[in-house]
Amino acid sequence: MTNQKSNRPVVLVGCGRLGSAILEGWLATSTVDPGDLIILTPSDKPATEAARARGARINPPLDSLANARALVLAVKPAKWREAIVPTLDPLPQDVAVVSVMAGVKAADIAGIANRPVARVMPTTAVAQARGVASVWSEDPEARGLARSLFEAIADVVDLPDESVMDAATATAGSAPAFVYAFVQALARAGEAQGLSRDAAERLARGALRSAGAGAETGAPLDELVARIASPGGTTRAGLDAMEAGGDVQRAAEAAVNAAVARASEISG
Ligand SMILES: NC(=O)C1=CN([C@@H]2O[C@H](COP(=O)(O)OP(=O)(O)OC[C@H]3O[C@@H](n4cnc5c(N)ncnc54)[C@H](OP(=O)(O)O)[C@@H]3O)[C@@H](O)[C@H]2O)C=CC1
Ligand SMILES: O=C(O)[C@@H]1CCC=N1
Repeated sequence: MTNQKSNRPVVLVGCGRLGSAILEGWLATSTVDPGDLIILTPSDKPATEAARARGARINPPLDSLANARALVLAVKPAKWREAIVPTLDPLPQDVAVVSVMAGVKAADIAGIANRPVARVMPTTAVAQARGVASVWSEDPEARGLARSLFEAIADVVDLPDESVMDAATATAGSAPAFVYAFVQALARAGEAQGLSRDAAERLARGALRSAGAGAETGAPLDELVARIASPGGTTRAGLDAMEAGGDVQRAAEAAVNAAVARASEISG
């Protein structure tokens, strides 16, 4: 649902790494009309300046929130209470609170906000309208609104239950960093085989880009692997070595399990 001229503002609270990425994605895709955007941020950022230039309101008087349809909470989990409390008096009762925070439970937010809450877990590639975003809410309207804010900038994955949001956070929200770490390890291994550092990093980065292009075709992951791994060839030899002893699977499980465990600590 793009180019919404609803005249009911969308409020973005927090414009750091993820908030700026969401804002850039919205502006690029006209998901929210800039005139309908209100951004609450302690400090100006390049993305807030770009939004201001297109008509968004940055830190206006809080009574401007009186007709808001959504409040997107993009602050650190430790900051959300102090960020949301000043907005509650002016916000209308039917506003949906859309949290993109890792770990923080919808019931905790609803307990303070006393409004419908949706949870969304995006990746920062929403800035390029190429993210992925898990969405959950027990309120169908809030879920629909959350979907409408992310579907132009991300592949939206509806979750059946909030209990799997931490797993989604680990498998997508955090996972680009896990993939970068693996690509960095590949570059180091190439360097150890005689490439210069610069060449190894360019080649590994190019491999990541190539893998991303394949993933974007939507072909199944097994098929993408098979397209590259000629029988008896170099790739098959590398895959066999990676799979021997289950080290890659163990590393992925260690990363996902630790991220899930951290999310439940944040929620506590
Ligand atoms: N980064 C990522 O890839 C992802 C992050 N998330 C989630 O997004 C949330 C934000 O993370 P991230 O963007 O990385 O963190 P950042 O620290 O980059 O951004 C948080 C922003 O919140 C702002 N802020 C602090 N207090 C307030 C307040 N009272 N009102 C308004 N804004 C405030 C800060 O402003 P200032 O800069 O002026 O201090 C800062 O820019 C987290 O909850 C995280 O779990 C989810 C998925 C992916
Ligand atoms: O590291 C974090 O806590 C956040 C949540 C997912 C990605 N970044």
